[in-house]
Amino acid sequence: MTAQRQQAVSASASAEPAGPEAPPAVSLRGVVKRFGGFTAVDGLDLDVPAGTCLGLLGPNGAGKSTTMKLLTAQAIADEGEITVLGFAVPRESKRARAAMGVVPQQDNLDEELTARENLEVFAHLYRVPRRARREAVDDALALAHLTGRRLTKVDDLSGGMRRRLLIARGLVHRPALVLLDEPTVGLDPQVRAELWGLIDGLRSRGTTVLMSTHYIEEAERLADGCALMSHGRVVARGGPAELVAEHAGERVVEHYGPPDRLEAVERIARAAGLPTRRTGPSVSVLKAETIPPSLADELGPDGVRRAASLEDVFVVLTGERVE
Ligand SMILES: Nc1ncnc2c1ncn2[C@@H]1O[C@H](COP(=O)(O)OP(=O)(O)OP(=O)(O)O)[C@@H](O)[C@H]1O
Repeated sequence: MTAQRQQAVSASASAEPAGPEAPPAVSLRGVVKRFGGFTAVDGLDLDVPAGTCLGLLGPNGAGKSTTMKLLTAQAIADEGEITVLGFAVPRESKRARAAMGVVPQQDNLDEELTARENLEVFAHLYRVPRRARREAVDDALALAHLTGRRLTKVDDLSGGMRRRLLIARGLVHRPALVLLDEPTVGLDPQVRAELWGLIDGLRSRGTTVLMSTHYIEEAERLADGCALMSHGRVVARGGPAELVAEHAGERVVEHYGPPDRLEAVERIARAAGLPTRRTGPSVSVLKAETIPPSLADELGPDGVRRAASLEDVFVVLTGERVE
């Protein structure tokens, strides 16, 4: 293991947050992935600093899952360079995979086995030494709040418990890096909140987390940093609050009315250099705190004020919507 690799692995595995000088846990440079004539990942540059949670945020089809698959070498890039925990992928993907945990979007637990047995199988596959296996499995069960259900067959677990077990399975070998592909997709709000608690707990253990999601709220709550992805590229990168401040400002004013009124609002705002977005029957004017009084008069008094959000940023930068 090179010194850089050693640093990447141990920085993410340690309880202390990694310093800015630590090498990134994941690095992609100019990565391209094509399926036939279609380019799913289009020159992607992305770093995930060790010890942080990065949210890869984008609508369906943005290329998030393909990016995850490139990191595990389930898909092979046509161009570019990928490093995971200091290992070059796909060349050293076997070693990279052994050091990371992968939590897939689809539940592929063994339903005939108990929660505990599912984890034991993976502890074995991940080559956790025999003498350390029991403790590793117990730890993963505790982290996922499943100790009391360890002897329950997967078939008899609730949907939320199965999801927690799936995450626990990806953690059983105490990886320095965990890839979570849409961890809460399709789950009800209560189960989602439970999982958020679990994912948040990973960060306090110093684990690096790369999480794809199309839920804005998920990224806002969990991620230290967000990469907004659209059509296979990262279009903006930063902390959720930073991105909102930079691209949408503090406040937004929503104007409702007939189409010609909305067009007039857009025209006036854009002439003044203010970003706008359409939402069904309204036009939102972003960075509203910078609107001078004369322009506010021109826009009219009918606007509804609200705080700017990451969703505003996404729509303004990509023209697409996420939930
Ligand atoms: N094996 C494949 N063959 C052909 N096209 C593919 C393949 N895998 C993905 N794609 C296409 O690549 C694009 C990006 O897909 P990807 O699954 O990475 O998006 P995503 O951002 O993860 O969205 P979702 O949340 O829907 O999974 C989509 O248009 C998809 O149809």
